[in-house]
Amino acid sequence: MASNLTTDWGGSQSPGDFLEFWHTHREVILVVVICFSSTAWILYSTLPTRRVIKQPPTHSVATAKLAPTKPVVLNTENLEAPVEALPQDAVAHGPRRIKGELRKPEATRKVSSFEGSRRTQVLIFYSSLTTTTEKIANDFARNLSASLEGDAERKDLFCDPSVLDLAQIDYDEYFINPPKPVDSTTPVEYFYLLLIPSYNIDTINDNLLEHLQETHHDFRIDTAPLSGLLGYSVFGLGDREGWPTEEEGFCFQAKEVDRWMAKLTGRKRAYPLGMGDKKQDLKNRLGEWAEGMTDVLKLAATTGSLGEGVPGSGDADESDFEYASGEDDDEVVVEESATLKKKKKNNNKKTTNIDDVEDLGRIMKSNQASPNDSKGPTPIAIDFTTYKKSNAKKAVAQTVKEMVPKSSPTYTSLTKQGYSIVGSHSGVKICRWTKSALRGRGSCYKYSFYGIASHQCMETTPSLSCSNKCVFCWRHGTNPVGTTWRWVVDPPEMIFEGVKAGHYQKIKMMRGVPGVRAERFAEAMRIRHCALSLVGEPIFYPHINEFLGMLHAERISSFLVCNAQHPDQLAALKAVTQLYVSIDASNKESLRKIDRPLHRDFWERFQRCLDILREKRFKHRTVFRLTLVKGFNIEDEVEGYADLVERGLPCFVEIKGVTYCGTSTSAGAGLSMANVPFYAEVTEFVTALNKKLNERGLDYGLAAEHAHSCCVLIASGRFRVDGKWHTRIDYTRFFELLEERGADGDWKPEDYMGPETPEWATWGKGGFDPRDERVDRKGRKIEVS
Ligand SMILES: Cc1cc2nc3c(=O)[nH]c(=O)nc-3n(C[C@H](O)[C@H](O)[C@H](O)COP(=O)(O)O)c2cc1C
Ligand code: SF4
Repeated sequence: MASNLTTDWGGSQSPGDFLEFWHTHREVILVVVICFSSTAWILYSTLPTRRVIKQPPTHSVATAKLAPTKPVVLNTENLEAPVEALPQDAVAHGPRRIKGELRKPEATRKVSSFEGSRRTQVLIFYSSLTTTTEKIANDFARNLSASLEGDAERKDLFCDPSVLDLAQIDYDEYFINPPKPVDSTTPVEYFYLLLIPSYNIDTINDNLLEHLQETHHDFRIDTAPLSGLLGYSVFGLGDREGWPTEEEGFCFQAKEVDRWMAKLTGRKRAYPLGMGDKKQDLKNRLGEWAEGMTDVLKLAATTGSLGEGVPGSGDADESDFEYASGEDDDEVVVEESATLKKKKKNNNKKTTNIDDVEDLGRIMKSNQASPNDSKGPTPIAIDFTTYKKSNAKKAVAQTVKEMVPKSSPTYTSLTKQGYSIVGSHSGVKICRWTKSALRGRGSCYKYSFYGIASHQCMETTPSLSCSNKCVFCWRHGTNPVGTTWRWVVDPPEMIFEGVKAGHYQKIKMMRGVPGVRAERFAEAMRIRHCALSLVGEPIFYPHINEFLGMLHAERISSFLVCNAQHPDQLAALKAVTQLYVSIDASNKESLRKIDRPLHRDFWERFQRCLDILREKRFKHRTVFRLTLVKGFNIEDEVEGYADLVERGLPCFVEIKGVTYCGTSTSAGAGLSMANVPFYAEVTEFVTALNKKLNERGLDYGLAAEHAHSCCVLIASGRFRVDGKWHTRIDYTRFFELLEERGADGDWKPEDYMGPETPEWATWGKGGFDPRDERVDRKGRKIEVS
């Protein structure tokens, strides 16, 4: 007889009833069971997890070597249970478990208040086999203590730095979460410094790297569990004798540690990776790194922030524009064909070429057509003073206005593109080459040709306004235009200080960027060159000579580019290191089409400028800058360009292909990728031009090239010594001449001619500095052939 079963689904049931119930409700039961188990698993897996095992060494913090100053006191009670407290088999065989809480990314956490008694604890970690790094770490801590002690304003913000030997500590206590301070009433923020010598044999470094990597990949903890740190920085020691380059292993482990720490801290790199060669430059490199790092440390301790540009405290907003805003200072670009097609369609109805004054009016109207449309084109400021008397009155009334007021769309547009606007009419911006050189990825062609170190170059203009609207200029549509100065004039001192501050601020924003090296970063904090060729026309600024004088007084070289539309200002120009004139076409019609000048007498102005340049050629290093645009100014124009060269007799002719820029905001001038010449086409043109010049008995030759920038340099025979080109500049000599003889002084460009052009930069060699790493636009490495 079947026994009756009492079940909790109610009543007395027989097994038959049970089966029947099961068949009827099994789906529901299964769903309930599945839901229950999933919930239980989720709850289990989100409970605070605990890491309990780790590969050796398993010394507790108590055994760590501490600085000979005051030892760091860490509250080991607050730390998780020691390994011994757990069953032995779990330690030996169980899965790796994680201790510590789940942390939200830094960005989502509330920023702590930095008022009150919060303090910063610097922990200096090191590894060392042959004691060099150990000694450095201890000296470093002593010096840091002394430096903080001597800083009355900040000393209360710091605990004494502590030194920790990576062979003695338990990584779990430092590299999963920041340690917890002893005194919970005084919040402490940790700042990690890691001094890492590289070893291509098994050392404690491998354990550390493995630990950092595992922690990052451990799915049970946040990928950036150290984001609670105030910041970190790594310094590597190596030996170039055995490992000459980074590719061959120089400081490779410091690079790795830096990379993993960036991930674990959510990119809290406070200062770029420093690297020193034990046998050569260790002292200098370490000194630079320590100095810069200490400044950042003090800033971070005072403000609780790593400063602009470092994630968690603001971003370098211009990075989005890295490639959108042209390659270099005076780059010219064409826009993406899709955008272009749209614009072309629109332009069928309203051409933007300025053929006469009516066109100007038409453009004004079209720009004003939809005043409420914020996405519409920026209104173009046009000065009519050279056209109609009645408008002259308007201009007088406008003289007190600012060129780029803060409230203007132009200001918004330029700052969005990464410019810092200084005063009311000047701007500064760091170019992509400056960023590239900071990361050891190559300098612009001006390094190959003239020895300009891109990471020490400031790109600026004291006049954001221009008198042309060149079809290929990526800035037009955003920058103001005019034929005469009719705005408030800012004093040169204010502009000079402002642009330097703006430049340095932008360099500092690169501090946390991967790949930036401490050595170049430190060098970049000393401007050596100034490219006066950003948006606008620098010689338009009424105090340009005073501004140049200020640059030179600080031994900053000046490369000034002008548009050949201001002969009076050009004639009055005092000493510059290198003087450029843009030559965008070889004849009047072509120039009108391509530069779209606002001056009616543009061609006469242009020719006068060439004559002035001819006169100046024994005083300044004069340069013609040609930008080749297929379909606009290449075909059948070789002869015409040769005429211009013959007229101006410049020291150099730089020929550059227009550059493609996928997201340019250029106002739609009917250009597309088809207008971008291939390098082979540029070299073909250059060879033809050089031949023409030689046929006319002019002593010019193909001197240098930078294939990456699609740029070639033709030089006058004046810069050829014993059959070798000397296109580079002796900057020191330039400043000596200036100081000896004044800005009107009597000297020739040959007097500050530099050393021989490096072999790799000469014609036929490509022009890429072999010391740099070559990468494509996405940062992928390219083999140099
Ligand atoms: C066995 C051995 C392997 C090394 N491997 C590298 C290496 O791969 N890359 C490098 O840059 N330096 C390498 N070095 C140089 C050391 O990193 C350098 O001497 C460092 O200053 C040593 O620091 P320490 O005295 O604190 O151990 C190596 C040195 C030794 C003895
Ligand atoms: S000269 Fe200076 S501003 Fe111009 S591209 Fe080179 S680094 Fe940039």
